[in-house]
Amino acid sequence: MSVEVYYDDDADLGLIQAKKVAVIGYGSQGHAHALSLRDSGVDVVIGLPEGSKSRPKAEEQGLRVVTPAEAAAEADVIMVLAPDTAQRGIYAESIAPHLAPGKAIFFGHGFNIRYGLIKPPAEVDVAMVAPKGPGHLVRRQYSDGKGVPCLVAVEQDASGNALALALAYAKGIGGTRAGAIKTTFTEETETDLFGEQAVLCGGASALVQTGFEVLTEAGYAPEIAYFECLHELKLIVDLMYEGGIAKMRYSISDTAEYGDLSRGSRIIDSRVKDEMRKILGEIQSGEFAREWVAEDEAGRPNFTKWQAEGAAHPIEETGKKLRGMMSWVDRPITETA
Ligand SMILES: NC(=O)C1=CN([C@@H]2O[C@H](COP(=O)(O)OP(=O)(O)OC[C@H]3O[C@@H](n4cnc5c(N)ncnc54)[C@H](OP(=O)(O)O)[C@@H]3O)[C@@H](O)[C@H]2O)C=CC1
Ligand SMILES: CC[C@](O)(C(C)=O)C(=O)O
Ligand SMILES: [Mg+2]
Ligand SMILES: [Mg+2]
Repeated sequence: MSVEVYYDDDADLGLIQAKKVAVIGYGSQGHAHALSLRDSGVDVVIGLPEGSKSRPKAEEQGLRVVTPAEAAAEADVIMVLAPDTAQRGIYAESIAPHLAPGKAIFFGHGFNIRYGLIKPPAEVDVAMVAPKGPGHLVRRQYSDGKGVPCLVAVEQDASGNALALALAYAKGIGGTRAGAIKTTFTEETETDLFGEQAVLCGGASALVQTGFEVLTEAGYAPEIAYFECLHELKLIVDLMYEGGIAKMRYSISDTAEYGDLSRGSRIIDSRVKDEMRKILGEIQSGEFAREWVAEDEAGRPNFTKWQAEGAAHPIEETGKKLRGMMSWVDRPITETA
């Protein structure tokens, strides 16, 4: 099935420059969208609760901050970039009362629409601009004149112009420099959750930690295990990013390539593929979403425990020491890029 990919020339920035945009939340995605939209000539207001620890960060960047309800009331386009689990409550309390014909509600990920947690009224546009990358890099790439690809989707087209508005928004954050693919809320949500669980975050973290454990438990130096299993992964993935797996294989030794070709499928074997299919099934059926919402409502007991276990993994201590010796690597996460 072919997809439609939109680039800068396909999007009219003037459409979003003519609107007032409220960005609700000023975290990873929120700061990136708000700062890049502003730099693209868009009128932006930030919605954050009184006492939010993000307020000083946004204000230091010269952005005007009001409450989520005030931002929703004054804006034409309301982009919801608070955590997925908080969005339902923010919507009910602060956004829904201020929706009116001619307004649009935008999302950076389809979770709450796909799983029916938010149901906007028929008279507003409902659209998505979902960058395919972490917010801090969305901002860094925009500032460097580059862009992170985006997925755009329209759930409700009350104005008849929702796709053009979403593309204009994507252009304002640099997305159409790299390409904005038109999709649906369902496809974005399910592929995004699958990617982060099975490959990008869950799969990659477990692969790196397990490789580090096997080497150190066999008596090898943690520093060598760190360079081998984590640091060099970035350099290997950089080549994949630039030219696919083929370019990575072109650059590595024949010995490495033979090991890759003959051993890789013993690591990621049919059992792993079956488990990936199971994970996809849990996403498609809504089982994962129900579990995550319940975990959040219970105060995140497992999330907190697993987060602490991850932070205490020996690879973190080893990495901290080694990265401290490489000034070009130890780059702080910043909301001011
Ligand atoms: N992280 C990423 O790179 C990506 C995220 N997305 C999607 O973007 C959305 C935002 O995620 P992400 O950027 O990670 O979120 P973060 O957790 O980084 O940011 C949370 C922000 O929301 C604020 N916030 C928390 N509660 C409320 C509230 N009740 N009202 C208003 N603001 C609130 C926080 O303020 P405080 O500082 O006070 O806590 C903070 O500014 C999600 O839908 C996510 O799936 C999509 C692509 C990638
Ligand atoms: C890979 C994780 C992500 O989907 C992202 C940065 O794209 C997220 O939800 O943070
Ligand atoms: Mg993602
Ligand atoms: Mg995601």
